[in-house]
Amino acid sequence: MVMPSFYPSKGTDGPWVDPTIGDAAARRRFGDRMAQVKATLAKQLVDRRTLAEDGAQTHEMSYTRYGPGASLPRHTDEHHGELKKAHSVASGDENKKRNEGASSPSPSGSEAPRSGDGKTTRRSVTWLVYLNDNWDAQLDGGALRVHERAAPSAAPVGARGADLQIGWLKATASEGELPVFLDAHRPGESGNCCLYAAYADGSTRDLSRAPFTASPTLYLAGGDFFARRLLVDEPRDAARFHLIDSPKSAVSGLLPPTPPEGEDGGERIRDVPPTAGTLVLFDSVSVPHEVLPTTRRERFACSGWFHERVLYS
Ligand SMILES: O=C(O)CCC(=O)C(=O)O
Ligand SMILES: [Fe+2]
Repeated sequence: MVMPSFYPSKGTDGPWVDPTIGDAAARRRFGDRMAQVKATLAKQLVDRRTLAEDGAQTHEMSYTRYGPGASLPRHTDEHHGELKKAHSVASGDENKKRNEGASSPSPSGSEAPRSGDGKTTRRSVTWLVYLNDNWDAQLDGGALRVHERAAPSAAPVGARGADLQIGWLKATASEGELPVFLDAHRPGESGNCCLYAAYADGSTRDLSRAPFTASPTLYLAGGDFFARRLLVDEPRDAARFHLIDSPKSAVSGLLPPTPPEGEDGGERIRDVPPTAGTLVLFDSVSVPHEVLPTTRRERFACSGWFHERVLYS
């Protein structure tokens, strides 16, 4: 009973598709509902051209369980292919670091088809449906902490065709906060990468004077400090620039922890208790998030990712 859009995250037929486990009919109804959500988003979101496709590798779905004490560090669920090429951690593998107590495999560290590694789709929209009755946000911990931008974006976020977002230009007195995308197909003498900011009217402005080689500057831990110096040419832009999420490396742990308002002070935290019946949806590229430690109970969720075709492979 495999939905056309479903493929198992771990390459095995788990409870979602094994009719002998639990209430298979209920799972099928749930899967159909989530497929409807995907179809609705495909119509309503801006420039998500291939989200409507319902073929193989277009919808991941799994169960997750966190035991008491488990947590998941800050991460984003999808990254630019250029970031993944040379850096396994930047590919989402930081999710494998889910802390003590979780017994189920991390969906984000799964065998899911990933862009940048020869796969045909990428995560576009992350969804979560929580399953915990009578969850007490104060006593039970385990909130999903979403690191939103405090200011609304002046232009659509996450992806512009083949180019995925990697950062932000903070708002000024005259200009709203702008998403920054990486174009990895710019012909140039010394590289193929160019950063640009996108505006509400669809226009763009380059932040790099000439195309550069992505490696190793994009993978350097040190976050905004290095990114501002190495990636953005104009000092006025550099002062405004902020990476969505710092690259992780061997030295990340030695750097000061990110404050709640983010490295650039431009973030706002939203804590969502994992209460049964709650549906959470967010862009897989542009929204850093984490799971705060659970205290005393097991935490169960259905999680999934609606995929879009990789346009830049
Ligand atoms: O369970 C949650 O609330 C979020 C899990 C998550 O972020 C992930 O698995 O990538
Ligand atoms: Fe995640």
